[in-house]
Amino acid sequence: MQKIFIEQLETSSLIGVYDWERKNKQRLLIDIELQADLSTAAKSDDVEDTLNYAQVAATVIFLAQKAEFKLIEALANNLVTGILEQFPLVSFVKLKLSKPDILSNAKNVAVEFSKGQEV
Ligand SMILES: Nc1nc2c(c(=O)[nH]1)N=C([C@H](O)[C@@H](O)CO)CN2
Repeated sequence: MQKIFIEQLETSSLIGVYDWERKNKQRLLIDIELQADLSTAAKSDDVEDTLNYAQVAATVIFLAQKAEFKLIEALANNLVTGILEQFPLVSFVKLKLSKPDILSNAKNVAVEFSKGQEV
């Protein structure tokens, strides 16, 4: 089993508990670890045989931008579920969702969710 990483993927979403957060989308940064069998692609050198990380990134951006959750927990769970549903080659996904601009006295806040069968 091998891994693909997507780090500090930037997107935005309508996210937050408070009324003032329900007006404008906020910036989010997402780190994703994907476990998949990449051995066929390693031999064939063909993108059709692998997990295309550009497609995963586009899917995550699309899902985040159309979502309207209050909690980052709910959005993170939605994203890991969406990845597993749309990319059957992925056997395990770990995703860290950061909301970096929300606390003036902290560099970042984040949650980490994972789903699937880790090898
Ligand atoms: N565990 C969490 N705590 C909080 C969240 C959250 O999503 N998960 N969100 C908020 C507010 O929306 C925050 O972004 C502004 O204070 C508060 N706590």
